[in-house]
Amino acid sequence: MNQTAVLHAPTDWRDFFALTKPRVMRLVIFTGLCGLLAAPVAIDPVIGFTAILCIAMGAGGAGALNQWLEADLDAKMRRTAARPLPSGRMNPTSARDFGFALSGASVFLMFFAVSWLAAAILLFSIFYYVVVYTMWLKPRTPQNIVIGGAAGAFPPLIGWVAATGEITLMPVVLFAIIFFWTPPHFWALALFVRMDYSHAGVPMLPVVAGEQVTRRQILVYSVLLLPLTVLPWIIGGAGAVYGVSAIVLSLVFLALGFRVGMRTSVEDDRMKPEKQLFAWSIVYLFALFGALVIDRWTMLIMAGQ
Ligand code: HEM
Ligand SMILES: CC(C)=CCC/C(C)=C/CC/C(C)=C/COP(=O)(O)OP(=O)(O)O
Repeated sequence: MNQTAVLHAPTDWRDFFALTKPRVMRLVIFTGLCGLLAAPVAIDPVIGFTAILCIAMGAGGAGALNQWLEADLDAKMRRTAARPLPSGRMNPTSARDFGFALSGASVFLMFFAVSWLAAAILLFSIFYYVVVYTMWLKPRTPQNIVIGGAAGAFPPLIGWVAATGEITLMPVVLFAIIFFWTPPHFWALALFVRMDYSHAGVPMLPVVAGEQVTRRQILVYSVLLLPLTVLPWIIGGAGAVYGVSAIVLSLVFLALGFRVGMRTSVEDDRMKPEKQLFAWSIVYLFALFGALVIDRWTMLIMAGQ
């Protein structure tokens, strides 16, 4: 089939689904759900479900707008070239309209069904990912994912606020955990796909500052994560089930981060430690936030509620 025929073919629903970055967003949604379930209140199940639906729609809509803005960039990288827009399977206008509709509907629904504060933070996180990270920071600075990473740290805060209606220290700590987790998560991956970023001209840290600086930065953030993840236990926002889990999980993170941080890569390097750290970063966040909820349920059972 030639390119014109592809562009005029009706878009498959699977391409719309792919625009929402479902594989990445499942963890975003999970952390939002855990923020909601870890809050010390009993939330109405319908409101809780609606809040998570709104986070999923908002994150998916933001992902679609990110891909609409970056179609040309995605075409230059092997990892992203097969996406619906760079491959020519979808019309950019459809992607743009889908992204705006999904994002708009998520904020609207959150505002009317859940709370104005949760809706405001959701709107801000969509804006932050699409405008501050994608349009402004990503093409300009190697600190793009440190500052821009804040966008992905909002979902547990949104979940918590949807449940309680207020921002306290605990959801701010949950925000900080994801904020400090993002650099080692992303830079581990950036080390083994750096040629992609280099070809596409994106100033990611390994491209601009080199591998060794990136490795040291990964180590710094891996060290910081350990005390930060124990903080919910220290401030009384979570109990020992969470605290012990956080220590064990973060020690494994630190060990893998240390191996990547102290390494000098060699010719024909297959980057196994970096791939392991990236894979662990995902398992880690699922497990850490899962432990927070299990901890709360354990406390409720022990209190006989
Ligand atoms: C600015 C911040 C972030 C950047 C730049 C980033 C970047 C990336 C990239 C480039 C990938 C490869 C995915 C692909 O090719 O589809 C990835 C994978 C992933 N990211 Fe992130 N990430 C960020 C924050 C987050 C956050 C906040 C979460 C969730 C809380 C997250 C969860 C995931 C997951 C689950 C995957 C694995 C997807 C799969 O299984 O294919 N990321 N990330
Ligand atoms: C509620 C809400 C709005 C949440 C947003 C969640 C969020 C910002 C997640 C960030 C994760 C993500 C898709 C990074 C990809 O970076 P990239 O765009 O540089 O990656 P790419 O090269 O794969 O496109």
